[in-house]
Amino acid sequence: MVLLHTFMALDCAAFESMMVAEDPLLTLVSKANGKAIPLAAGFVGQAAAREATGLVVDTIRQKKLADRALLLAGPPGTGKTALALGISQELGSKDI
Ligand SMILES: Nc1ncnc2c1ncn2[C@@H]1O[C@H](COP(=O)(O)OP(=O)(O)OP(=O)(O)O)[C@@H](O)[C@H]1O
Repeated sequence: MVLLHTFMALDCAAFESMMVAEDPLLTLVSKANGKAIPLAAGFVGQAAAREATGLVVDTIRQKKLADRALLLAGPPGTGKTALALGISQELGSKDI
């Protein structure tokens, strides 16, 4: 099993202006360049974590991450569950 650690440092500046999403995360990164969109679907900051998550989604789509586990590690309330929901929505039920 391979564990990918995404360390999510609390981005205080982003949290000061945070808008909590009513719906789960819909957009992880820009489809054009793989960079995190500063504010997307109510998700703010955590650019490195979102970009890493986007790479994971691409790797899963390429069928290179089968039978592996992804570990999201970070302080409470920093968006681990939101990113997991985003991955789920990006991939849809066929790829999970
Ligand atoms: N960067 C962010 N931008 C906007 N909302 C965020 C962000 N990070 C977390 N949230 C919101 O904060 C709340 C808690 O986030 P979430 O449950 O994903 O955190 P978690 O890391 O899984 O927490 P825990 O470790 O306690 O389970 C959710 O409503 C989520 O949408």
